Amino acid sequence: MTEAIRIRGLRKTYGTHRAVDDLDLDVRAGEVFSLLGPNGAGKTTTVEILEGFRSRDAGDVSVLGTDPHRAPRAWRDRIGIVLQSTGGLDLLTPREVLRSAAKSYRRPRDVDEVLDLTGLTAKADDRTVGLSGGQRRRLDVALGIVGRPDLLFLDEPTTGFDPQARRDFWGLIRSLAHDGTTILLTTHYLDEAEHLADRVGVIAAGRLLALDTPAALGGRQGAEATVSWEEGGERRTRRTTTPTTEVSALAARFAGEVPGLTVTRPSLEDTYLSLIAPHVDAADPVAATEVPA
Ligand SMILES: Nc1ncnc2c1ncn2[C@@H]1O[C@H](COP(=O)(O)OP(=O)(O)OP(=O)(O)O)[C@@H](O)[C@H]1O
Repeated sequence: MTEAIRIRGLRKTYGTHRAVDDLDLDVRAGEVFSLLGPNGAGKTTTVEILEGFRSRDAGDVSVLGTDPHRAPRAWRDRIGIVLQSTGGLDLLTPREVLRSAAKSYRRPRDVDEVLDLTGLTAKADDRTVGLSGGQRRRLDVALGIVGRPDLLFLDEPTTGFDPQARRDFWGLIRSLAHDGTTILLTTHYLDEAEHLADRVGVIAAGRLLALDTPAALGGRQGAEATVSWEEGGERRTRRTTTPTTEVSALAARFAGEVPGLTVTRPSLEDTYLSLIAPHVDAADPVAATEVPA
């Protein structure tokens, strides 16, 4: 099987509002796939349908070869889920929480290994009520991976993480992916998608707008670059589709180093924002992207 997830013609309507509108999407086995989209785009609805938690109105969905709506217990064993937040475990320690969760899987990871992977070893025997927001989030992630899933759903996993914790988490995701885990990541952090994802899909109003590698999304590779340098006491810039030619000409003109030379292409965030712009409610521009916590 080359696809871990296969979606064809998926539709979900709440009342008169079509949250997912004829969506086709494949996630390949072993890849890290990031689903991007503004608030209300239909990401959570789609992911919850894939997880078997929400019904659909139409369409075919296969997750690890099974329709999640009719999936047996053994299928759930192969799925790991990190929801936006979990709670209610305040009086237990992370070690107790993980030991108890591990019991419900057939081939769980060793709890000490999970504590180590998620950077929780030092807090393993403290009550979770005393954990910081970022440490609680790590426990959510630990719960998602303790069952050694073949497919891991991560919903905004690094919200509340400090920069070092995010880097550590990215390392963890890469090592899980390296070991063959397929990962479906929803995030509002474009740098996170750029660092982690093999491919990204952008959805808005329940429809797929673009699907590609982060480097190539929305024609980024062929997009105009901005070449900028210092000359005559001021900053000069030129936009061009042939930056190498431009830089060669500058290097020849300056006979060597070009002062303050930079070459920039549109960032993933620039590309994403221009893709979703037509779909964002003009009255609510903030909905286009979440402000990092
Ligand atoms: N249970 C529900 N009942 C009614 N409408 C819903 C329900 N769940 C979601 N919606 C609506 O469906 C649309 C898609 O919501 P969804 O939560 O899937 O978006 P999202 O892309 O995950 O957004 P966010 O980035 O804000 O988490 C939104 O307009 C939302 O208001």
